[in-house]
Parts: sequence; C-alpha cells; structure tokens
Amino acid sequence: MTESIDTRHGVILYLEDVSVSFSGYKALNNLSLAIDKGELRCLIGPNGAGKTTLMDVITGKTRPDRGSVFLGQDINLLQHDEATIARLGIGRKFQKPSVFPKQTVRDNLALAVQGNRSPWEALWYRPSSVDTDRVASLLETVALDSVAHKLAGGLSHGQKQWLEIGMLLAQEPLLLLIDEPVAGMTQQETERTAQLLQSLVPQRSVVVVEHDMVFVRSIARKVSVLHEGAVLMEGSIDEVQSDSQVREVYLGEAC
Ligand SMILES: Nc1ncnc2c1ncn2[C@@H]1O[C@H](COP(=O)(O)OP(=O)(O)OP(=O)(O)O)[C@@H](O)[C@H]1O
Repeated sequence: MTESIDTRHGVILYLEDVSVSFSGYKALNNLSLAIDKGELRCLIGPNGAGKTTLMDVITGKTRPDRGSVFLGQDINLLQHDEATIARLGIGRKFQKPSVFPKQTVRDNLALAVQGNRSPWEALWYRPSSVDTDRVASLLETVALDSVAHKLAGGLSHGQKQWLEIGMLLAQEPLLLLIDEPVAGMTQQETERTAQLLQSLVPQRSVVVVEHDMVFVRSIARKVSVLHEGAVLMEGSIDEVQSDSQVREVYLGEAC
C-alpha cells in the first residue's frame, strides 16, 4: 500500500489550516506544517502547545474541525480511520513502551513482522526464511542482537524503547511519529537513541516530539516550534534558540 504514496514533490506530509477545538478551546489553531520526504524533524513547544493533538490528527485519532491533512500529494488522511492510516505507512510510537514482556526480543519482532495476521492464522504461523531475515535485520537496526534471546520484560527502559521502534519498523512505515523517545533514559541510552533515529532517515521520514533540547540539538536539522496550537517558527536549533519570541514562550523553561 505504501508504494502508492506520491512524494514526487518531496513532501511526505502536509497539513494546512488545521484547527481542533475542545469545548471551545483551540488546541490547534490554523496550524500548517509540511514534512519533507526523508527528513528528521523535531517538534518542540511548551506544555499544552498542541503537539500531542497534532500527532492525534495525523494518525486519525482526532478529527479536526477544519483544515486539510495529506499524505504525499493526494492521500487525504481525513478520509481514513486510524487503522487505515497505519496501513498507509504512518507509524506512531507513544512515550511509554509497549512490548510483550513474556516473549523474547526476537519473538516480539517476529510477531510484529507477522503483522496483521488474525489470532487463528498466527497460531499456525511458521516464519518463512524471508521473515527470519527481516527479524535479523531489525535486530541489527535497533542494536539488540546480543539480547535477542532475552525476555522483553527484562530489558532496560532504553532497550524496550528500541525494541518498540524495531516493532514499528517491521510494519515498514514511511513516516514515523515518535513521542519523547529519550524521557527516562540514561545518557548512554540517549546517545544510542540519537544514532538510531538518525539511521532511519532518509529511507523514511521521522517526526520526533521532544522536550530535551540537548537531544534535539544532537539529531535535528530543522525544528518546528509549536505555541498555542500553531507553528510559531521553524529553523535550525541555533535559529530557534536565539529567537526572541521563542525565548519568551519558553520563559521559565529550559531552552
Ligand atoms: N481531549 C481533550 N479535551 C480537552 N482539552 C484537551 C484535550 N486534549 C488536549 N486538550 C487541551 O489542548 C491543549 C493542547 O494539548 P496537547 O496535549 O496537544 O499539548 P502538548 O503540546 O502535547 O502538551 P505536553 O507537552 O504537555 O504533552 C491543552 O491545553 C490541553 O489541555
């Protein structure tokens, strides 16, 4: 299904004038945003700026009151439900990792590779050599080869996050939305996560919501700053950090 996304103009995701209200409060307010094919974009903004609502709109969890949301040139995401949007090639990773704790790392990835099999089909499923190769390749991508035999429940917090990223990659998304990937990680885990996310582009596009500015600096070429439901500014992390409006918005927060 993902092959049919038309990215000839270099854009994988396009939102225009999107507004979402909750009981009259505008969580998104005429927000427009374009993500290029193959880019790694960071979304920052103070609490309540609308970052989660934006992710919810892209993935079909929340319907906007107005505006348009396109995947590539011509797939109108507002016409699709969450499951279809996932199948179209948008993967989302929430902050809290959700892996199958009583399965090994390898089996978690194998289950993800099996994808949309029904429980009945999964029961009779035996991995093909292609699937086995894909699991091996995913283990390598997320650098969990050495713990492939371990139960996922026994992994460190960072390893669980990487495993879940691997499980998302099994679905072969073209666009990944990742919410606060380094929250709660050690310094070393944070550095490995930066390497992992950078390795995902340009074959895929990645949007990372993150509060940790040191981490953002280490991965982002372009940063979008959200404030009061709209994009306040976009630029390099240096441009963003030296912008007086952005500083004002973050007054009292680490920037
Ligand atoms: N379901 C909802 N009902 C009512 N208000 C909501 C709902 N979801 C979000 N909001 C409000 O919309 C605004 C934007 O929230 P959102 O969670 O998108 O911000 P955020 O940038 O993700 O914040 P944070 O960094 O704290 O996660 C907030 O004021 C929030 O209280």
